[in-house]
Amino acid sequence: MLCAGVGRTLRFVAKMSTIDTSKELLNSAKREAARTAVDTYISNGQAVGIGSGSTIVYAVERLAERKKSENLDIVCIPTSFQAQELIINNGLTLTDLDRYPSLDVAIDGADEVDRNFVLIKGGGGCLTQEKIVATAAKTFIVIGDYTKDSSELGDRWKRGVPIEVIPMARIPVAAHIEKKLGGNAELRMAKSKMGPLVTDNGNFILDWKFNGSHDWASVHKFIKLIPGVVETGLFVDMASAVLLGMKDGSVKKIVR
Ligand SMILES: O=C[C@H](O)[C@H](O)[C@H](O)COP(=O)(O)O
Repeated sequence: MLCAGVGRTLRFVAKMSTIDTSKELLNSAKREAARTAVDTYISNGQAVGIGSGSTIVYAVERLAERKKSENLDIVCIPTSFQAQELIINNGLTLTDLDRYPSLDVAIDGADEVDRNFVLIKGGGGCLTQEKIVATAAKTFIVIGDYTKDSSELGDRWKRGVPIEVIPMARIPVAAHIEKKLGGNAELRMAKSKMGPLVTDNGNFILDWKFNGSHDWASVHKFIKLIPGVVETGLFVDMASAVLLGMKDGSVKKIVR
C-alpha cells in the first residue's frame, strides 16, 4: 500500500513538472518574440500602441529596460485598462488617440494566426480598443508563441471568435449569427463573479464557436453589420508582421 501511495505521488510530481516545463517554455517563447519585436520595430520619437494579454507584458518590460539603458523616448497608447496599468507601472509615457490619432507602430498579441495573416483576438476581452489602436498605426506587429501558429483558424484556438456586443442585443445577435453561419455564439461568463464578463467598454462578449473554414473577410463584414455588434475579434488584412517565439528559442518572423 505504501509503495502504491509513493508511486501515485511520484506520478503526480512528474505530471506537475511537465506542466511547469511547458508553461516555462511558452513564457520564454512569448518573451523572445516580444523582445525581438521591440528591438526591431521601436525607435526614438515614436507613438506606440500597446496591446493586451500575457505576451505584451514582456514587450512593455523591454520598452522600460530600453528607456533606462538608452533613454528611449516614446509615447504609449493603451488598448485596455490592463495596458494602461502596464504603461504607468513601467514608467512609460501614457497618452491617447486624442493627442496621437496616428501612431507609428502598434504591438499586440493574438489568440491564433492563420497562414493568410488573419488573426483571432479578444481572448482577454480587449478586441475593440485593440482594433482601433492597430488601425491607427502605420505598422501593426503581432507577437506570440508557437501555439498561435495555425494553418486554418480554429485548428488551435478552440474558444471561438470573440464578438463584443451591446448587452441588450446579445440574444438576437447570437441567433442571427447561428442562423446564417452555423455554430454556437455563447455569452462569455465572468470568472470570480456571477454573470457575464463585462468589457472595458461596458459591453458583453459572445464567443462564436464555428465549424469548418470560412471566408473571414466576409464573415467579419456580415457580423459587423448586425445591429448591436460593436466589433469582431477577426483581424483581417491588418498585421504587417507576425513574430512567434519557437520551442528552440528562435523567433519565426513572417512579414507580409
Ligand atoms: O483580448 C485579448 C487580446 O486580444 C490578446 O492580445 C490575446 O488574447 C492574446 O493574448 P496572450 O498574449 O495572452 O496570448
